[in-house]
Amino acid sequence: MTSRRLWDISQPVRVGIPVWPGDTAYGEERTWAIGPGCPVNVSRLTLSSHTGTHADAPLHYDADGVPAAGLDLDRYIGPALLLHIPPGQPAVTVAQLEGRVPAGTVRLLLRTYDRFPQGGWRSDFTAMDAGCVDWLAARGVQLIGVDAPSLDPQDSKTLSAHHAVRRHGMGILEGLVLDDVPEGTYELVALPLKLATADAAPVRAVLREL
Ligand SMILES: Nc1ccccc1C(=O)C[C@H](N)C(=O)O
Ligand SMILES: [Zn+2]
Ligand SMILES: [Zn+2]
Repeated sequence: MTSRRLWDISQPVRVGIPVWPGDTAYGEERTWAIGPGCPVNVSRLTLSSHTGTHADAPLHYDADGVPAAGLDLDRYIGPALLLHIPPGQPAVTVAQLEGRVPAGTVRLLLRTYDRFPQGGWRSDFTAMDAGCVDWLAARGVQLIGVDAPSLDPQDSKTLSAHHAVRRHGMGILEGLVLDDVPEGTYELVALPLKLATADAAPVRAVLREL
């Protein structure tokens, strides 16, 4: 039985992982260490809810929104279409998607980096126009996944793309690493941690050939 190829599209969460300016740096502290009288290593992890590859919950952009534990898991498992967007654009536009998103596409992943900036924070990431979110919702898309750290520009005060997602009740994955994955349709698995009251949650995201 031939095994279907699996792509790990998650950032390695490590000390020094680039985070949103001003956000919590990732930290790891050994609270128990293997040694005489201690059979285990245990760590204390310090991280932002938006560290690395993660799922936003509506609570992130809506004070009355559901937290991570309330996310509909169906959104994060199932067929997903991956499209490549030419790098260096300020925002993804409908023109770049027209004719490329078959009606009934439920999960859409967009690669906007040529190479994911693992080495340091980049504020010039490709965001998404709110009109693009509306257009995708009209085609039946229920989950938008991006390699960028946000759907809105870093200096956005309106979060227009996030609020378009809210209006349409869509899901969001951010911080995906899509560098080596060809365009196409895959099985996505990217389940958010069941954080009871948090506004986002880390995911281990993978794509598997169908
Ligand atoms: N840490 C932050 C602090 C303030 C404002 C945004 C962030 C973000 O991380 C962006 C987030 N990933 C987003 O969902 O757009
Ligand atoms: Zn986020
Ligand atoms: Zn977001």
